[in-house]
Amino acid sequence: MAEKKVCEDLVKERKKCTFNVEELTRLIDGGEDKTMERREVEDMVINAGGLSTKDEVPEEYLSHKERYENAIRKASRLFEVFREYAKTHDTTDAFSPTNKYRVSFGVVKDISPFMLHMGMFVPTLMNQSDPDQVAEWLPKALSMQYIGTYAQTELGHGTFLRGLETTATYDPSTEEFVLNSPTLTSYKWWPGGLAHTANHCVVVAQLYTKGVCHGVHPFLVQIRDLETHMPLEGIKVGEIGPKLGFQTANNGFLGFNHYRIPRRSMLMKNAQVLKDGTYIKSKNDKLTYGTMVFVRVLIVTDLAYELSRAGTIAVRYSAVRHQSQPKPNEPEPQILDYVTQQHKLFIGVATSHAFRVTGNWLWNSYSKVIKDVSKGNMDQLPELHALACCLKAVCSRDAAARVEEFRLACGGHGYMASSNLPIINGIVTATITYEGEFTVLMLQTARFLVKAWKEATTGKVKTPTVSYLVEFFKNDRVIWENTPSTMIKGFQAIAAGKIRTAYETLEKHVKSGMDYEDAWNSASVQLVNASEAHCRAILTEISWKEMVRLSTTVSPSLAQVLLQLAELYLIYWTLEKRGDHLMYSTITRDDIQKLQTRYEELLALIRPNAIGLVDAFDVRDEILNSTLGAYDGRVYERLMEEALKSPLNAEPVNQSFHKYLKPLMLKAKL
Ligand SMILES: CCCCCCCC/C=C\CCC/C=C/C(=O)SCCNC(=O)CCNC(=O)[C@H](O)C(C)(C)COP(=O)(O)OP(=O)(O)OC[C@H]1O[C@@H](n2cnc3c(N)ncnc32)[C@H](O)[C@@H]1OP(=O)(O)O
Ligand SMILES: Cc1cc2nc3c(=O)[nH]c(=O)nc-3n(C[C@H](O)[C@H](O)[C@H](O)COP(=O)(O)OP(=O)(O)OC[C@H]3O[C@@H](n4cnc5c(N)ncnc54)[C@H](O)[C@@H]3O)c2cc1C
Repeated sequence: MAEKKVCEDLVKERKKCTFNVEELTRLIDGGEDKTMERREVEDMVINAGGLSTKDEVPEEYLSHKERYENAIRKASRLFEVFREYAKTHDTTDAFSPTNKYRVSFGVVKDISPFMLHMGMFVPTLMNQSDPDQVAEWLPKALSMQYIGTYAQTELGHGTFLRGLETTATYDPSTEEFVLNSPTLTSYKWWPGGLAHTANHCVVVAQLYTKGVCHGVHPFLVQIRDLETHMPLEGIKVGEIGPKLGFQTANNGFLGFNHYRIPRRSMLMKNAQVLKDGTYIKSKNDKLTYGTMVFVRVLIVTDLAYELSRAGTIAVRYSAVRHQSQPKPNEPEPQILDYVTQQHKLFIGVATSHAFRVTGNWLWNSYSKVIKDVSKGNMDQLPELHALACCLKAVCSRDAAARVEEFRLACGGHGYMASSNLPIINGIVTATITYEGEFTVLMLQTARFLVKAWKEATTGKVKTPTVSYLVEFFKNDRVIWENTPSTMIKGFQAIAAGKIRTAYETLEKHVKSGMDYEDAWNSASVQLVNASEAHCRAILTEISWKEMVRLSTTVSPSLAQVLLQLAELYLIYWTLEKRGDHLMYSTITRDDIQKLQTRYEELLALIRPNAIGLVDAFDVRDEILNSTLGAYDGRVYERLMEEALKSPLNAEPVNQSFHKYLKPLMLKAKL
């Protein structure tokens, strides 16, 4: 088939670009070799038989059941393709931030029913089992003999893990655990793939041995027969029903009726139960929460990727779309030329870069801390937990806001399923809740910050990410200059100031006679604000420093663009938080106006590179799945092509006319 022509607007835009798009793509991927590898994987998947979505009825027209079956068909075929690839390639990078496997969005548009298998089940087996268990289970999980999920949340409790009700009671006479769901609220509820996909799961349950409860622990549990896939006796399992998004994730419920599993089904890397029922405690009981920390860390770079998909759609569409006539007798401009449109779009693109570099930095910190933990050194665990909590929480909330802004920037067409923005919206919005709900995680970081504040009052802090607190004691009002380093110091002063205020409020409540817990609750709005401010201090500092560092490794033309994006991100947030800066620095109205002017200059500087910047994300059309965002910009043709796929368009008159409309019309005549 002849290549379809690229829309003239995009041809012109691509000529304007001042930097080498391929150079930026390689930087985003982490090097030329990584880009080549990713493209190789994408080619392999896109060209594999049985995976193309091109000629299919769009899945939005399928029934709930058909949609699931279609997702399973594709996810299984995709797994086969990856299995083949793994025979000749190292695929351990699947458990680290990489864009290499995101081609799966080109196969299963929404969330794959296998997501929890690779995202949480396998990592939990790898990191929480003892060496014998790893040797026995991991090959089966990696080969999909065991298809698994992570079953922690219950109908009654998701946040409060110590409140989970599922019990695992050790019976030394048979050397088994008895799993039980004593109440309706103890039913597992939410795990992805649990409903009809998984035959195994990691179940988090309250461990009882010798009549003593030792808190929540993970167990590997078979729930379905490996031959027939029938639920095993004592297991009640099913699907929880339609949701805002995640339509193909196959989220399920699960209950146990005195269901027996062997003693060695408990994941025993950290804590153990001996044959006689003796309990051996973990060095740190929070190690059981390790998989959640791992996923929270990964979510930051995942959000950067989702922003790059949504940004590609909205920016390309904005270059193709023409609307209004500000100057009489002149053609309608591209909507991308409206400065308000640039304001909506470019911060989203800049945020994708800020999250990617911060997410990579967080991943490196995580890897280092986990290495230390494996040697028995837990010192950095609280700081890592505090960082992962606030970054996951703030980045997910920001990303959801940015995706919504991208959708709004596409006007009415952004509301179409075929734009793919609604599905991306559903995927990103879910991250605010899962893997630890926003407020709950912010309050976890606040616990750490309150301790750090107390420490800082003695003139020293042990952890580098809060060292700015000590500076605040020397000078609690930053002397303002409109420079990046002052802006970063400004964010640190805001964080320190808000931590101090929240801490003082907490203390005031305690001194007034409140229990600490009640005082905490009373101060919690301020505590969440303090966590957010701390997170903004981290995001602005790390993203700026990382982008500056990266700019020294590339050509001058690309370096200039990276620095513009980094500065845009800093100024955007300085302006957003101008009220806070006024409280904690000497910034003046004049400084703010100058920053506003600089922000608008940056929008103008970025404008010629808008298409180059999103092209550099290098999200293939097959992965973008969007009528509005394809590389060739054939927006209107695609919208019509997709509309014509509606089953309603298969016949000129729908039968409902004869059944309902005609009788209604006839009655009107009487
Ligand atoms: C954009 C696309 C996204 C793609 C994503 C890629 C990956 C995909 C993979 C999977 C998809 C995921 C699908 C969803 C899965 C799930 O949601 S699984 C379920 C997740 N559930 C949660 O996150 C529950 C949240 N709750 C908790 O974590 C805890 O209960 C708690 C809120 C932390 C409280 O715990 P607890 O009551 O036990 O503790 P506290 O008394 O509050 O605190 C005691 C001290 O312990 C410290 N602590 C707590 N947790 C940790 C930890 N993980 N590590 C280290 N330390 C921890 C806490 O700070 C306290 O310390 P202190 O006393 O010194 O203050
Ligand atoms: C799409 C999706 C996929 C999921 N996948 C899985 C999965 O695969 N496996 C799994 O085990 N779970 C999964 N979950 C469950 C998820 O982890 C929980 O929903 C999440 O941790 C929030 O817990 P919750 O639902 O109990 O919310 P709740 O804790 O009931 O939150 C409700 C409200 O109460 C507030 N709140 C609760 N506690 C406090 C507090 N201490 N202080 C202040 N405010 C508080 C919250 O801020 C929130 O506003 C999934 C959820 C979703 C949405």
